Amino acid sequence: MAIVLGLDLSTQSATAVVLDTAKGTTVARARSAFGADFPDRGHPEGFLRGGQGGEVHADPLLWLDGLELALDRLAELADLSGIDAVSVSGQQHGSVYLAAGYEAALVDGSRATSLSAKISPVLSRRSSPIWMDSSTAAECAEIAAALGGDQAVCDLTGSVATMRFTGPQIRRFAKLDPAAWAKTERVHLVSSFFASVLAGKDAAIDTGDGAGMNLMDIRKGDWAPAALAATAPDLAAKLPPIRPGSTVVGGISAYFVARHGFSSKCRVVIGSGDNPSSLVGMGASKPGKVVISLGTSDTLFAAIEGIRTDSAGLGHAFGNPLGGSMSLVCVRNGALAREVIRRECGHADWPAFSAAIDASPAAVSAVLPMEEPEITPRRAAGRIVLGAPASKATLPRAAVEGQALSLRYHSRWVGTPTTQLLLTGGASENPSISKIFADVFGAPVLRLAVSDSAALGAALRAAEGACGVMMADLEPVFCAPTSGDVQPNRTLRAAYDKLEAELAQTLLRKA
Ligand SMILES: Nc1ncnc2c1ncn2[C@@H]1O[C@H](COP(=O)(O)OP(=O)(O)O)[C@@H](O)[C@H]1O
Ligand SMILES: O=C(CO)[C@@H](O)[C@H](O)COP(=O)(O)O
Repeated sequence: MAIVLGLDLSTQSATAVVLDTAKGTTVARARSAFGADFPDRGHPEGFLRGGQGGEVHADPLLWLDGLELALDRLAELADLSGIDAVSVSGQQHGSVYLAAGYEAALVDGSRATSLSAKISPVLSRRSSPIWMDSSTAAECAEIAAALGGDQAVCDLTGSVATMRFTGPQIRRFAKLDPAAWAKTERVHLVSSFFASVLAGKDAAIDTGDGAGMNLMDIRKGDWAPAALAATAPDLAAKLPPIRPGSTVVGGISAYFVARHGFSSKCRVVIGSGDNPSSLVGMGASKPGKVVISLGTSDTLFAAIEGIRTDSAGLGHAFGNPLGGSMSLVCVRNGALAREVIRRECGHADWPAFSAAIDASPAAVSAVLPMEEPEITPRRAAGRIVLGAPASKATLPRAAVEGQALSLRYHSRWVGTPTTQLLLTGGASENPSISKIFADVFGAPVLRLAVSDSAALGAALRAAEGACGVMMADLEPVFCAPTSGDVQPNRTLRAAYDKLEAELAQTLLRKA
């Protein structure tokens, strides 16, 4: 039994959760927000707005500063010297580019310089493309052509060539700035970068996050040489290895011992993506449970038997950090679109937004609030209105119903019957929003007693990977649902079926 730390570096924040697996308790939780805690850095939502041609980048140095702040806050709440093991969850697809000298920067244990000051001189690319980036249509087409078409890429990597995935992003960088690409010695994902920073040496990429690159053979769980060759010159030498999610990198770096008070005996387990980590944190790593995460992105995911891919080319097969695979559907216009609607309708806070939802009739109108170019469905920005037009009064409900309907429609390929939904992410705290998801999916909605499922999943992986604690013993304790689920109103089923049919027709017409 052990004390373990899970860290989640997601789009908007860094979260740290400490668990005591012997007592079955959450010891402490701390968070830093890349926007609110660093107002002078110009990333109010954790990324840079205004990129040209669909570019959306973030600042890896801000992520490092965010990690330090979260750990500082954690150290005020808990004795970090008692932590036996740590692992990381990271927003998926984002990549960090490191030049010669990066290994010395990682191993540098001096507390006199911050992590960001150590890493800044060895960045071969100042900013990191993240999952919202849609600048790589040309590169996706080139990779697909080189590999024999969309279906061939999907069969090989679990997804068609996808604009936010790391392979197309790497190809664009190598084309636009070949000199900087030549200087790049290592490309890390957010999760493997932070595991490397924690361990003070290169960490492998796990099969969960590796699958989000269009570079991994989804069946072998290793790099696909043909995909690497189709992407960029010398790529194989610039990537860390791929390993199972339970792999131990080594001991924690001397920096964290000196600066944050960790024990030098603390072990680091390789990282994974935030959705695969959430799968673990929600206790859904065996097939049968469907999870919806309402974070910056809205995602639906489930562990699956074998490999299943989406013939429409929108959904993905990823590795499951505990072995096997998972399916995933990702909607870009999640939390930030709900915030746009909230502002537009003049609601100062979430309780006011929720009151508007509760005062509006259900299943009358649905709006897909595509404020930014959308990933699923793949469309330019512009709202899709279904059923009766929504007024300012009814728009909050219509927008959330539209988001839920879109996830329902676009996840039909997954084939896992939705007899129960597990809800996580920032908006899952909102009972009015949970109720809409229960009604639209016609299934009871459960939340877990411990929130922050991605950080929780990282902590559980650390316990299993480095401390030999069995996941079967951890899940009943840490992944237990809160008492009381949200029951659906099943009389609404026909009305939602009609709205979903209209959505299918609308998308066909616009295709
Ligand atoms: N009560 C609430 N109702 C609806 N949305 C909420 C509520 N509380 C927080 N949020 C949303 O949660 C979002 C952050 O969710 P989170 O899962 O932490 O994001 P990420 O992991 O992508 O950084 C915020 O942008 C905010 O819109
Ligand atoms: O692109 C995807 C999944 O494929 C996103 O889900 C990112 O992983 C970002 O996650 P959040 O910050 O919204 O949790």
